[in-house]
Amino acid sequence: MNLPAVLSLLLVVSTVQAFQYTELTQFIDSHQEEYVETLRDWVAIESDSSNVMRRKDLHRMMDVVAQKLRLMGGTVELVDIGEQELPDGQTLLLPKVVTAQFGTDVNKHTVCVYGHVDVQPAKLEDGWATDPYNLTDINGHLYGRGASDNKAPVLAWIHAVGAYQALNMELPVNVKFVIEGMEETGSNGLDAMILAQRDTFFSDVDYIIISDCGWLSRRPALTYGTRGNCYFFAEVAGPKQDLHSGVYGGTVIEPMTDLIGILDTLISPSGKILIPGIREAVAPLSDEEWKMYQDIQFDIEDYKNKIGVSQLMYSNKVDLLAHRWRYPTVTIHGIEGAFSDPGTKTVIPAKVTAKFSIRQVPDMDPAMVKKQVTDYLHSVFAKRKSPNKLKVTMVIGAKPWLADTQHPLYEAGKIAIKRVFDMDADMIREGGTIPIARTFQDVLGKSIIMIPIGGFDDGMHSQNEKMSRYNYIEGTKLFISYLNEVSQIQKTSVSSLN
Ligand SMILES: C[C@H](N)C(=O)N[C@@H](Cc1c[nH]cn1)C(=O)O
Repeated sequence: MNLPAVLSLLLVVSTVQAFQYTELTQFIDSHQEEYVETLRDWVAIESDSSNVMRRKDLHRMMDVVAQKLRLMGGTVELVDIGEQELPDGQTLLLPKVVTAQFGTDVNKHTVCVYGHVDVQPAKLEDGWATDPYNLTDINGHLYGRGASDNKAPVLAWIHAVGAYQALNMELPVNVKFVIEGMEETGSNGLDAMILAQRDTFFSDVDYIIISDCGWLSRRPALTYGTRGNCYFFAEVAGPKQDLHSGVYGGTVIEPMTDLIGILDTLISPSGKILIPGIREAVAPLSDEEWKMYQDIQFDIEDYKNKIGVSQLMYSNKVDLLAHRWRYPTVTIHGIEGAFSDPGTKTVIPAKVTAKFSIRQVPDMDPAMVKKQVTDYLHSVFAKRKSPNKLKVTMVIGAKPWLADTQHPLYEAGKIAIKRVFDMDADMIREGGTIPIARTFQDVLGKSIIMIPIGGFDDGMHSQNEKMSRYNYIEGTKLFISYLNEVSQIQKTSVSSLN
């Protein structure tokens, strides 16, 4: 073919694509009420993976996801990933993992979209303004547990594929889905499933896409790193049962006093982790990173207002971003066995279990963190010379993840964002954890991109979690556009990067 012929063919192709994009986005706009209704149905299922009483709902949630994908003509499987052992030794069936496939064209790239449909706990009495399981639209914000983390983003990907199908347009790439129901408790059973299916379901996957995080500000973003998480239980057990604090107080060495004492040695008031070895393992902040953080638009006053605090741990942008994304931190989440109901019960709890976690960054390693924390807490406890018993267990050990931002996946993301939002993408990291991200990278050796559509103020894990209609609908358009951009990546140019 001569040059003019090639050019005119390119022109035809690009015109058709531009036309398709417009048709696709019009389709999305005209179906937005239907998308909100589906989100309402999904939010109504209390798929809390941390509450064993809700396991039935979680199983139902996975069935609903599978059925949705089946009705779209996908090749769908509900993969049995076995059982979970509870702290009391009992076992419980894990929710099945949904896998689905759309398209098998060997000449196209194959992307695998990972997401989760389990949620964090939520109760109206926690301080929600609306029922957490009844999606409520207030001024274009869709409030409900799991709306942003991660039900709407999963649905947005499904709607993106559905739009191509409804308009009888060929998908520009083959699309696979892996949707799980245990992300919020550390993705139990998923590592083994990925390993088992490495040479089957995952064998033709070129790239992994994850949309389980949020923007930093009002600007759309691409995420290139997540922190890991080591989650611990520290149990202190003393008397054989709870005791009257007036009758026995002053004579008994109280488990709660021991527990608070050792918890207080984990981190200083200024945020310095006191466990020996943790800070030393952290990769130093490079000049390049410092510059990247310096260039990011981030309004500290806005951030303070959003979370309702008058003072932060650091007062400059680079320190704040670095401590949010790429330094470890300790959080004490709660104490099981402690009296926390309203009222004034006067009791000495017999056994208390603290729950705390350490967000991890490169070059920390969960196995090392487990040893450092366990040894340290036992040594601090020993100094108290208490007759009580301390037991430390690490229940989640998720590694951090970091991507190569020079990979063509990121260039494709920038182009798609520019097209949909007419803005340049923020290049950000995520302080939270996607436990399975490192497994995709290490076990499958595949490149990953994270494309968030959650808003900066969605309140994931918090009261009044929401997803804005704008992010849900424009996010769906972003995914449509992104699939098209990925199809333009030259297969040969990335084989060495994968
Ligand atoms: C970032 C993601 N949306 C998320 O919130 N992930 C959870 C995962 C987790 C960590 N430990 C246990 N589960 C999180 O970061 O808390």
